Amino acid sequence: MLTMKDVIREGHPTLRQIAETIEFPLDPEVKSLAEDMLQFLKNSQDPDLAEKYELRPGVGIAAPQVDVSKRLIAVHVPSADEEDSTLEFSAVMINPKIISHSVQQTCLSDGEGCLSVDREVPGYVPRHKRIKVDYFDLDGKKQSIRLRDFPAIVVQHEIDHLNGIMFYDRIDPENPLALPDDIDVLGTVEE
Ligand SMILES: CC(C)(C)[C@H](NC(=O)Nc1cc(F)cc(F)c1)C(=O)N(CC(=O)NO)CC1CCCC1
Ligand SMILES: [Zn+2]
Repeated sequence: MLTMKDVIREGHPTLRQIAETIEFPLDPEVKSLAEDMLQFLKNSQDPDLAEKYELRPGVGIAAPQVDVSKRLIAVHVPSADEEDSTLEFSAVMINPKIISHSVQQTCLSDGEGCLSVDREVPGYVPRHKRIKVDYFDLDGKKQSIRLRDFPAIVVQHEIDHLNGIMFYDRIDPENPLALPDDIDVLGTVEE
């Protein structure tokens, strides 16, 4: 199983590489890595397993973060409100591509962090509020979905990792807490 020791940290060159497109038919190793990445996120959101294995509660992870420079991400976003325990969004995405996006931007009011960054980096990270993403699933089937708000932020954060981009690259160095006009600030998402 994947744990935090498998996650490379900022400074590791792989985090700044452009990840390779994945070819089909899928190499079995890639398929099992994808499944391990999704399981890592599920484990990290289970209080007992997270404590036992010292996992940070992850909602997304990209293959480069486990030192595999391939265009593969996993996302597992719980529903924002406590009541319904239904999942908001969970997927493994192969060769994900943002096909179109809203002009409107959004950001998290608390800024962002990263499984590969062991420090706080204050500042707003402006991202598209709505995106249309094309990708291939583990069966090699082409998928096309629309996302908005937090799930959209997570997918954009992960796709950035495939292009060697870290969340803090998107913070305005002059004024980290400057808000671009007509940006929709999302409140803190309940853990
Ligand atoms: C960096 C870390 C704090 C671990 C962050 N976790 C997170 O947002 N947890 C969370 C949030 C919820 F709303 C509900 C819940 F159950 C758990 C995360 O996984 N990432 C993913 C990452 O580092 N990918 O490379 C950072 C987020 C910042 C914005 C989007 C993803
Ligand atoms: Zn990250």
